[in-house]
Amino acid sequence: MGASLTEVGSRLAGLMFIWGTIQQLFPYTIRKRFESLWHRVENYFYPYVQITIDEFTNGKSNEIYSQVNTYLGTKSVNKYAKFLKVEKSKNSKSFAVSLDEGEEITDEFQGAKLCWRSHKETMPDDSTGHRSRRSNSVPMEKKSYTITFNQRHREIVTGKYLKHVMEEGKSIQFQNRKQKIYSNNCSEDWYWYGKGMWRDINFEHPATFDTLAMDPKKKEEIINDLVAFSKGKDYYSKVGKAWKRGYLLYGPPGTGKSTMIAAIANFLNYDIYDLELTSVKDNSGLKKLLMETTSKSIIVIEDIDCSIDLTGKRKKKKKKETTSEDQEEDSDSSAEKESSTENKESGKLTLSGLLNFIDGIWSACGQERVIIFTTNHKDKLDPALIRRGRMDMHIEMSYCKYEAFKVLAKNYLDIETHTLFPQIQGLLEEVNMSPCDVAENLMLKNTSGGPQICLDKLIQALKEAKEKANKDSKEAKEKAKQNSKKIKLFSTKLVRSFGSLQKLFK
Ligand SMILES: Nc1ncnc2c1ncn2[C@@H]1O[C@H](COP(=O)(O)OP(=O)(O)OP(=O)(O)O)[C@@H](O)[C@H]1O
Repeated sequence: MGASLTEVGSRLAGLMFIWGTIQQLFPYTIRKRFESLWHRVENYFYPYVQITIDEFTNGKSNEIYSQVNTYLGTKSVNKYAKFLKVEKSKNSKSFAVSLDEGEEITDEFQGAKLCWRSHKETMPDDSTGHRSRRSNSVPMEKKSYTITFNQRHREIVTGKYLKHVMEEGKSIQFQNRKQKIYSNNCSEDWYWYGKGMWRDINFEHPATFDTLAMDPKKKEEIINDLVAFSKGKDYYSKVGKAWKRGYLLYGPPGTGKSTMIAAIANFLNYDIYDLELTSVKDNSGLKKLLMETTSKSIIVIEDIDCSIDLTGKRKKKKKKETTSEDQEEDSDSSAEKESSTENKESGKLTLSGLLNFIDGIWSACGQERVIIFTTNHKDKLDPALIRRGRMDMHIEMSYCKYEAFKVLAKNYLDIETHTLFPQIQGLLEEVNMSPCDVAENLMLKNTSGGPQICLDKLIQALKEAKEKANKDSKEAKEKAKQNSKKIKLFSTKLVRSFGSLQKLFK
């Protein structure tokens, strides 16, 4: 294609010379006729259109260039281009392949053939002999891509193809970027240096849904829900809802709530914003934090029942102010009103502020966002905070059952079956042990021992837990027996003294 373009170029140069002569010799009307004829001739010899995409425009890096670069990287690998460059940026988890200078690559889209070419131009020296340089951040080399195509495909290219290239490039860049975890628990210096309200580090948690030990049906339900959410752009816009979803993870300590968050983040390839409510001064601080979060992210509030007292005040007030049970149930609107009064009074973080954070008008400042609360005590939370629509899915993380144990055995011991499994299954039906404790017993501390030692250790731990549970329940029963005896004795005494009082007054 390059050779034929050179030939066409020299023919065009000849034609241009003729055109220049015509322009000088002939009057306007004749020139007009020649002009239309010229365009036809031009199109006949060179029916191509060229678009240039520069790396920098007006001194700023051009986002489209970088997306094109990424897109062509995938094409060049597929089409075996000869001269490629490999780069790795700080925020990318994999290498990026791109075309070297002067390399060409062809692409096809909806029947249109396109030729991409990479260019590099060194900026000319200025009069003082120094190389021109617009700013420190702009390199002295000017890089660009040109795309050449037949003009009959102009509409396809400008209307659809370039959009397709940018979307593909953006999506590949998103997949390749390093995930981050952000925390709002920053030192004063951090704010002082204007680094924003969130501090980030790379997120490299290995948890996935494959390694998460839980009931397989429940796991599948969660995965399906996440898939539907991530593909739900059109659906959310059709029903007029902000594109976000809330998950409440509840259950005893060590049942995998934090592990589940990591698995969700890895599944969706989202960043995590770990929101520490105790570091938030007031409602407006919470709003600012929200505004600094990006789309495609998970906002997490762990142990929400312990974070701040968002419930106590309101419940006490409600008891004073309301009498009927129905009113007690109707928590939402009154909670917001009461908490907003509280807010005006004290300028603190309130339940109302948090509710606004989750689904107020400002919560729509980013797209594709997941909000997760975790708690060990679901019953302690204000119903308004976790009602469906705010926390769309309530996920119970429970004690380790046999199916979950099998996942842990595969993770930790690399076994899918063993003669000791039935015994363990029986014990797990009788004993409540968290996946965390089960996992601890399955850790191969001495590699020469093999799985048998770990499984024996687990059986021993389960037996001990069973014994303890039996002992505890016996003690509890005994206590209850004693209590009921005491109550009986007290009530007979009360009846007797009531009888003697009656006699006395008679
Ligand atoms: N369901 C699970 N699947 C796989 N590993 C688990 C699971 N639950 C717990 N673990 C293991 O136990 C450790 C502690 O679990 P995790 O921190 O996720 O529990 P948690 O429910 O968040 O606890 P807490 O309520 O105390 O914060 C994890 O590092 C993980 O290795």
